[in-house]
Amino acid sequence: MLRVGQCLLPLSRSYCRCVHTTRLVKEDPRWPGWNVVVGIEVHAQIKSRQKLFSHALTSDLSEPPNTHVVSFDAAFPGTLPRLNPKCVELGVRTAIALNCQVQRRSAFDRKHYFYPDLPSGYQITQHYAPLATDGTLRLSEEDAVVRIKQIQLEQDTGKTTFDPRRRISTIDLNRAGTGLMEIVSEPDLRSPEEAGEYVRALQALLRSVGSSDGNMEQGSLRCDVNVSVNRQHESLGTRCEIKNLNSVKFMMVAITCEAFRQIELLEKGLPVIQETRGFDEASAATFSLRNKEDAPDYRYMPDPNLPPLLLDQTYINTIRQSMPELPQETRSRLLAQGLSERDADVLMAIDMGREVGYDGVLGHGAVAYFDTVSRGRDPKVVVNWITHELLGQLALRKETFKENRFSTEQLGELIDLVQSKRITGTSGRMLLRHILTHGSSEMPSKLAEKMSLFVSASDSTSLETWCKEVIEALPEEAQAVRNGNMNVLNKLVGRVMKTSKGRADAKAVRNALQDLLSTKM
Ligand SMILES: Nc1ncnc2c1ncn2[C@@H]1O[C@H](COP(=O)(O)OP(=O)(O)OP(=O)(O)O)[C@@H](O)[C@H]1O
Ligand SMILES: [Mg+2]
Ligand SMILES: [Mg+2]
Repeated sequence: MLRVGQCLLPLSRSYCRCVHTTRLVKEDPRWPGWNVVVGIEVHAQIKSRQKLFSHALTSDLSEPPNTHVVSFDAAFPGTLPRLNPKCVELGVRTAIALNCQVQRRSAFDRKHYFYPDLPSGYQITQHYAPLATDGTLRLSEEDAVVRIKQIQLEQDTGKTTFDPRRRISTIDLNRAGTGLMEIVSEPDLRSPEEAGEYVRALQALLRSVGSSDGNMEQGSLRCDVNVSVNRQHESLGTRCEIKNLNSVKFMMVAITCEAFRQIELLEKGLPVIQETRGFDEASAATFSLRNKEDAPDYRYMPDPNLPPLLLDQTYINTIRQSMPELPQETRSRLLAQGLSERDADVLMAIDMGREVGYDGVLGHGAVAYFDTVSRGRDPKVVVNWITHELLGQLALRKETFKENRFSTEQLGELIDLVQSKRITGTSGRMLLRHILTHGSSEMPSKLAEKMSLFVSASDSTSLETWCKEVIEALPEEAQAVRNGNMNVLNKLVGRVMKTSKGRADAKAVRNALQDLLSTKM
């Protein structure tokens, strides 16, 4: 009996470990003979209106200092915490999205440290009994699965800024007490690039479930990366934790530098000492902040003011049923609809807010736009219009997708007009440019009528007339084409398009001109 019991538990956990460690990690030419191992602690600000334990409103960096603070956030004696249910709900949504076990019972602890921007002298966190455990996040590479150790709810601190001119530090408590989710991965990442991919995948996931903006530059997502190296076939090495990284790019550089530093030490026969390190962007090097000996004694203790957090199964099930489509599901769906990987990635990158200036708000992104327009239409045709024509024109106009005023109704009708050959593709593109330039809310069919863009039966007879006129008007060019100079043909096509005011189809014009010019040869 004992033997069965002993192996049952470890087996179920080591299965996951097998999934990961049996995956073939190619030798990295940057560090032959070595493995680089990374585990990441992500602190994601919870996107709730109010803070984790007080009714103060959360804020962004644009607010004047100390305007979003109530007495609890400033640790006035006698104030008590009251758990914000919205933060719990968003934590549970994140946990479900990461395939975690949501714990029916979790609890809050005090983690003590003494910083001026932490007025109570402790942070309320979930050290001993976190909200969720044992999840997974799959990276795009087939068999790369990162295990999630746990998700815990905790408070953010305030912000201290040193003013060197006045030689004083100022404290802003706007952020103090804002809800955070600490998402801790197992040490399953095997390169700086994988670490980058993990953080990006997590950002996309948090945004899709609406639990965090996940913006590293603005501080709503912060990563501590733990790096160790070991010789192949040896067990994991000693980790160093690098703090305060504020972009995915710098995080990857920091991991690379740290890996080289540790390998150099070990190759010299020196040990790697477990410590917390910082990263200097200018010199691209990590530096020691504190080692194990000066590690603070956090004196963890259960928070006596907060009872355990008990969640019933119905509550968890209700949230499970209301989960939105997750990024990996969206991608698979788009591919199944016949989109190329590139087109799916373009739409999703805009959704994830990777486009500059786009805030990544779910539902206003390119995927939702595509979904609406492609209802009842050929998805491949629709995505072509979005990625090539619409995004192309927006880029020329230096506008982001968020600023796009071309409505889904307008694009849908425009595509129908072109597909049914009532207007030519050239007219369609011209209409798209016209609508964007004038910010027009008029429907394309109305505009096509006003601009006489509808293809009429007589247009095919006109086509020949237009071509003949142009050949007569540009005899030298016509001769050049007859002599085989096909580059000049474009000039003739352009002229016919101009004469036809875009009603002619460019391909048809090209064919007609070639026919006319070759018969006269
Ligand atoms: N050998 C290793 N190499 C790289 N990463 C490791 C290694 N061992 C553990 N890690 C990673 O270190 C992180 C430890 O985070 P955790 O929150 O559990 O503890 P901590 O860093 O000691 O505490 P704190 O939250 O106070 O920083 C995890 O992400 C884990 O995957
Ligand atoms: Mg941690
Ligand atoms: Mg840590």
